[in-house]
Amino acid sequence: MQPANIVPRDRLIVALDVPGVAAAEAMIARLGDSVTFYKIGYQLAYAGGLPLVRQLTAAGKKVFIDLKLHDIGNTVARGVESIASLGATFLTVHAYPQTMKAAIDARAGSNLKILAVTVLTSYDDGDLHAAGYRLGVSDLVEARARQAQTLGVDGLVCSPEEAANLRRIVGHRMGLVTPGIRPAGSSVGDQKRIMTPARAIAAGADYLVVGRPVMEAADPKAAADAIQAEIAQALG
Ligand SMILES: O=c1ccn([C@@H]2O[C@H](COP(=O)(O)O)[C@@H](O)[C@H]2O)c(=O)[nH]1
Repeated sequence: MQPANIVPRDRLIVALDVPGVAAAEAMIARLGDSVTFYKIGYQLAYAGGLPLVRQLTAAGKKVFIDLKLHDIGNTVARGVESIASLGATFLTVHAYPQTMKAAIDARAGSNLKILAVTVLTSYDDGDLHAAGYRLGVSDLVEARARQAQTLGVDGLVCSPEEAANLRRIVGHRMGLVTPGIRPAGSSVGDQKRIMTPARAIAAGADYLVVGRPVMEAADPKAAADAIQAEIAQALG
């Protein structure tokens, strides 16, 4: 991964969190040239949305498949082999060593980049403790980032709150992909570790993942354009 060479407009990844293919196609048409990079997650993938990967890449867009895989190594590897043939740029797995190793080995020979989800951006320290973890968010994110780097993972999914510290730890070869992006004045929803687009870029995030602030906007194209402008200004 070479984050330094990212085309500025590709830094915005819009999460196509919609109930089906027709809604996704309508949104893609509405967003037009404002968005070059889309994320397909649980909602759309489980509603028959994976064939959109080929459609989008044929139209010159990039795709991030956000399935956050986590299973026994063999099952992760076979899943990654199937996904690698679709032509997406990114695929997520949870940042567990067996899972990351299986995914990295299985994508060998393809252009698919593996991103490890450190700690979900809807979690805070209390949520981790309730789930049985001894470490708080920042320590667990850091430990998982170090493991991911050792295993040769291409990039990390983290909150922009962790971006500056992770950049110091992993350097510039690993991409930092940050959900938890909220333009000023937008609803936080269930996210707990958030930043504005400008602050996320200043903190060192490479890619900003935005769902509801675009998908639920009265004018999604205007919302995406405003985020693109904020990113461009933050990049100077
Ligand atoms: O830690 C994570 C990992 C993935 N996501 C995904 O990003 C989008 C964010 O959507 P918003 O509507 O902007 O909150 C969503 O698809 C999540 O599944 C995340 O939020 N946090």
